Amino acid sequence: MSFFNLDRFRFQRDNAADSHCKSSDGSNSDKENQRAHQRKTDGRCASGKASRHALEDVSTDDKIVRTGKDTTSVTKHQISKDMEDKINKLIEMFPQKSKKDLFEVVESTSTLEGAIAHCLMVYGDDDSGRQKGKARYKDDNNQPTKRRKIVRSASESEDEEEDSDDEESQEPSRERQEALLKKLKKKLPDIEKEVLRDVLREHDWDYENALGSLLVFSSTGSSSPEDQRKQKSKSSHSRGKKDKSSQKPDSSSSLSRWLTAVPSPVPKVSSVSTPKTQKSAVSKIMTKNTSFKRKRGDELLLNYVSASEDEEEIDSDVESISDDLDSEDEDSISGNLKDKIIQFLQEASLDELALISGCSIKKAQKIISLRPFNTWKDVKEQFYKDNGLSIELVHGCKVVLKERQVVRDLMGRCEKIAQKMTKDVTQVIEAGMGSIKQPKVLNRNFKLQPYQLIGLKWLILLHQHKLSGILADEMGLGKTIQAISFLAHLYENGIKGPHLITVPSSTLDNWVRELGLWCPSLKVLIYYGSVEDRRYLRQDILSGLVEFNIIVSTYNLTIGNDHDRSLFRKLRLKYAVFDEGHMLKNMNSQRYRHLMAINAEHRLLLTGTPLQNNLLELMSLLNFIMPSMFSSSTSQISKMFSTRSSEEESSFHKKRIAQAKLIMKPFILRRVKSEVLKQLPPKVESIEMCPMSDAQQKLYDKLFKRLKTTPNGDKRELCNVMMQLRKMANHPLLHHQYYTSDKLAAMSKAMLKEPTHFDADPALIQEDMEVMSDFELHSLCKQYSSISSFQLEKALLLDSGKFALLTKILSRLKEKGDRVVLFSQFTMMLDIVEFLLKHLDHQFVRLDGSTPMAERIGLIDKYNTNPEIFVFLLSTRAGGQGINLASANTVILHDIDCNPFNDKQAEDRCHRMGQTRTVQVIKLISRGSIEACMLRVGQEKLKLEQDMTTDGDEVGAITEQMAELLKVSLGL
Ligand SMILES: Nc1ncnc2c1ncn2[C@@H]1O[C@H](COP(=O)(O)OP(=O)(O)OP(=O)(O)O)[C@@H](O)[C@H]1O
Repeated sequence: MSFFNLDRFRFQRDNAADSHCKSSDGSNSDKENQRAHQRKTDGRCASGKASRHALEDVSTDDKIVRTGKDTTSVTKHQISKDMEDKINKLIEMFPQKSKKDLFEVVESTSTLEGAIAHCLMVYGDDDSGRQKGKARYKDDNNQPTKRRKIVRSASESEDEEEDSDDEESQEPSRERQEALLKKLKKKLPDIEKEVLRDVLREHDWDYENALGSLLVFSSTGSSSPEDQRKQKSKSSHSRGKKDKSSQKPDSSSSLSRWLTAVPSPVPKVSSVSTPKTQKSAVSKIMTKNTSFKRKRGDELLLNYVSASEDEEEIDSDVESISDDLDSEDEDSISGNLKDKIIQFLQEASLDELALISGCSIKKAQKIISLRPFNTWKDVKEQFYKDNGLSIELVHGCKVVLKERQVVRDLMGRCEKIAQKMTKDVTQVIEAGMGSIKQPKVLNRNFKLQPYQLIGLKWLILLHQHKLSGILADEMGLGKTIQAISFLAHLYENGIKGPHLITVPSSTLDNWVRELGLWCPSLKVLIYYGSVEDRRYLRQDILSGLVEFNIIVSTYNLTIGNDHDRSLFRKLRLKYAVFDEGHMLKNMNSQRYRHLMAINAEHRLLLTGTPLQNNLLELMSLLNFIMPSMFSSSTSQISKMFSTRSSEEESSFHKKRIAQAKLIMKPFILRRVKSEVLKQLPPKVESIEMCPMSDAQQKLYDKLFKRLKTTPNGDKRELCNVMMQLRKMANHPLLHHQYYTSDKLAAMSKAMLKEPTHFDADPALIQEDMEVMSDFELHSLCKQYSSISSFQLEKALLLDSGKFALLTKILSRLKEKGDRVVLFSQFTMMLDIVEFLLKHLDHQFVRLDGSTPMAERIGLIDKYNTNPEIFVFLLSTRAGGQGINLASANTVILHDIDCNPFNDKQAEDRCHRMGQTRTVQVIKLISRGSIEACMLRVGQEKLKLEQDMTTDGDEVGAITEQMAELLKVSLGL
């Protein structure tokens, strides 16, 4: 039991809150279940039974037959062709499920996408870790059979939804955070609290996920021991190579080029020249094509091109491989496959050979040294010889060849789509820009920019081809407005909804306002509120009492609890739009799985930073929007795109980039400001290296010395070290040193004078105080009169190198009439900055994860409209994305993020449409500190466009590299 029931300190109510949550949740669930069940039984029983019966009649084979003849027989049994196609596709993807089950899924969802998403949610699959969902859900309408978590995650916690307002980080209330932290700290007492906080935050405050991640922290996250072993050997290899090669920038992967430029040739792909007339941004994305060798040149159906159709298209030699690939017996490998293997062993690069399971770089080098392999006999002799190679590796080649084939299949399908889209775009361009009209239903006072009209047209084309997409324009180019215009276009054309727009909570009000301003005809329903409010809302929605075209909700509440999730599975949505769609970059996250299950015909992702880290993340986004296209290939894609190249600028690496470009080309539209918003003033970045204050430097050195001698090497410990150094580099009061044990003993005794603590045990009070930082203790002293004399002196509060510089910078900026947005990673740091601003008499407002939703837009408006307010203080997590602060022209990053893309998002709150002045970005870095290392790593990341984040273990990956760096800088 802790003794300070204060907002910012220790907490007492976690157990009580949990038990309350459980009981109220349980009883509500039961009632809701009964009603849902009743509705389901009433509404669907008759037709469901008839259709099920029909299916049982017709499908006794493994698959429902596809031929025209059989289709007739199916039609006779009243299953539509559409339904049959969907079921067949599902059978391909989920062969372990009975047709009956799959039929029910198809029947309860409106689209193939929805059905696949549902299946992925309910059944998972065997290769991407999604089977985690398996045990959790019974079916679409029934309640989950899963156990209730002991500590409920923020996204599941109904009681805290009103408080948990930081969707982008899914942050629950401060109290809840502390309770989760405390619990995690108990499990992992050696890890620094701030590290645990970061890990929890990265896992959306999901205790179990965070714990899991921490426990496997030093592993790669691979599912099988084999994978882990392989990954280990790869990472150790790449570490070995890091200094020489892997950290060098790879120009071919620059983000904007990656998204817009022409793919370089890939194997078995031949280039087709681009029509010279196509010069617009859209054509840049979609025109230049490559095409597979074709056996027949006829245009195939654009949508849902089946694998069997593709197989006809792909070279027969490649085609024939797949049958043989399943054979484990070397003697049974067909001649054709043997030829392929020989060719692979003969021609593959080091990286490609390293893709073979069990093939280390050393072995790959050995294979290369044993070349040439001309005959199967050569292979057998060399692989049996005492060369450290085994015939297992030859079998491994089969798997690699099969994986390549899957990726080629996919590329082939994407290629066809891209060709079709290109044709349409060409027509639009030939007809001239004037042919693209802004929807009449849009507010006539507003005019879309030309590039926005192109974006609108692109969305319309996707829609016409029944495709989903990612609008990835750079931050501030008006993705919101383009999405609204598109929904307005649909409205005008009779598609009036229902649509769902899911957004981070900090942008909810902005969306509602923009919808009202730009298209007042669209009826908007805000799905937000307490558990009780949402229950009424659900009832109204489901019973048709409320009229709407669009529901706007937040990431937390769309999938907040079983009832919310059930609502969005039941609603047959036309479009589901996801703002800040990069939040879906991790296909193994719970959020991803839940949102996948939303029943929408089309999905549209909006993101300014679609490719923050690696190709795999992008594949995650693509899989989200087009599961029918990608979900059967995710494991192969993952493998193809997650391995790092050991040879910089290798042809293998370039090939992969080219392949990824080809795959994503039809589904992503990205324009950058420098291309389309030429009148926007520039953004100028400066890095201010701040010397630490004398006292701070001494403390930092002392800490550094102590940490250096701590016996470690363990990554987890190194992360602790990093966090401790970061805190000291920012402000000494983030640590605990001025409040000595003697002082705390005296304070604990004094606390007994407080009516709230008169019967407490001072030893326990002191125990609680021991884990607080100096600033927390100082704030405590301000709170309780009995210990107010223990408050720290002003000089100590102001004593940091960054504050000294900040004081000067702020006064200079104020004089010039500039306005400032200041970001920090640490909310406690913001508390101390607040103190500085008050001391300097600067007016400010503040927004962080604990700012109530209802107050956010008001704060933003207040700042944007009142020039007297000099500074806007924001936490990078809560205020870093989605909001418009173009009235400020200076961004100060008090402390930088581990992921530079988060900083980029933050900078662009000011650098966006509407900005009239040059935007100055100032990064404060404590000289000679760990922050300088972070900056270096961040710059590498931006250059490489590929950071250490891997799917499922972002924090682990980031910290891994940081830890490496730190190790070097500590001389360990
Ligand atoms: N055609 C237009 N006319 C007037 N204002 C516009 C237009 N397009 C966009 N804006 C304004 O520009 C600002 C940025 O637009 P918006 O928020 O849609 O950008 P975004 O691309 O979604 O940014 P982010 O990625 O940061 O969320 C908004 O204030 C918006 O109202």
